[in-house]
Amino acid sequence: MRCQGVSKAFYQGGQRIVGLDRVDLRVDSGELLCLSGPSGSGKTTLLNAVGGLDGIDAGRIEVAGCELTQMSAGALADMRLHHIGFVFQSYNLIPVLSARENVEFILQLQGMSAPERAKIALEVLAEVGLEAAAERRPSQLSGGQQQRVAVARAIASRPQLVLADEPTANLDSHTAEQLMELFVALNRDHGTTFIIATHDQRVMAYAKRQLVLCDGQILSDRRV
Ligand SMILES: Nc1ncnc2c1ncn2[C@@H]1O[C@H](COP(=O)(O)OP(=O)(O)OP(=O)(O)O)[C@@H](O)[C@H]1O
Repeated sequence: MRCQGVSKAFYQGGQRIVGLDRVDLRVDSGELLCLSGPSGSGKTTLLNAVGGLDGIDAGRIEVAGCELTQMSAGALADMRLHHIGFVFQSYNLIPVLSARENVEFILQLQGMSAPERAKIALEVLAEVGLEAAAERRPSQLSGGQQQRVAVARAIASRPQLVLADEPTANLDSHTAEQLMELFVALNRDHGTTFIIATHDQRVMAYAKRQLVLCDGQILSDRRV
């Protein structure tokens, strides 16, 4: 993933708010890095731009060899579906679907046959330690289990890149550590790249590279 001169501003009530200010960033395949910085420093804006969820005003973003700003809406949606996994603070699971169906949903969008997607969903749920809970709905799962379903959904199509926005914000310490251990294992075993926006010291302790943003700019970039 590569950002070159990426800028984005928001306008509210006639006021210009800096989201990102000429960000240059290169993240190699297989890295696990975290983005920290004060509230409003641009972490979510950067994740949304890299994930193709939001447009940018200036600069270039390249993901998996594709230049996002040059892509049509359809091609961008396709790229998100196949190459990028998203994990959010609030899990964003579909309440009326079971854990398995939540994971299958993404695979269905990819056009996979029903038996194949059921098989893959169960494999991925087993990988996150939730095989036994596959038929439960989100309301029947703990917060940590719901976040694991969200991770299973994010990795089901084996994306090269996973973007996680405050994934541990609603988790207790032990569950947060378990989630990070899962990220580390997926990073190690599949070479999946992780970019994790967080305020959480427990998360930062697992990152091999720590980036700090401030006012939409990269303040520091440290490998540990
Ligand atoms: N849709 C929007 N409309 C107006 N301003 C926005 C919008 N989204 C973000 N901003 C502003 O852009 C700046 C960067 O916001 P962003 O959400 O990326 O920060 P953040 O570092 O993720 O913050 P937090 O840690 O609180 O989640 C902030 O000043 C924010 O208020």
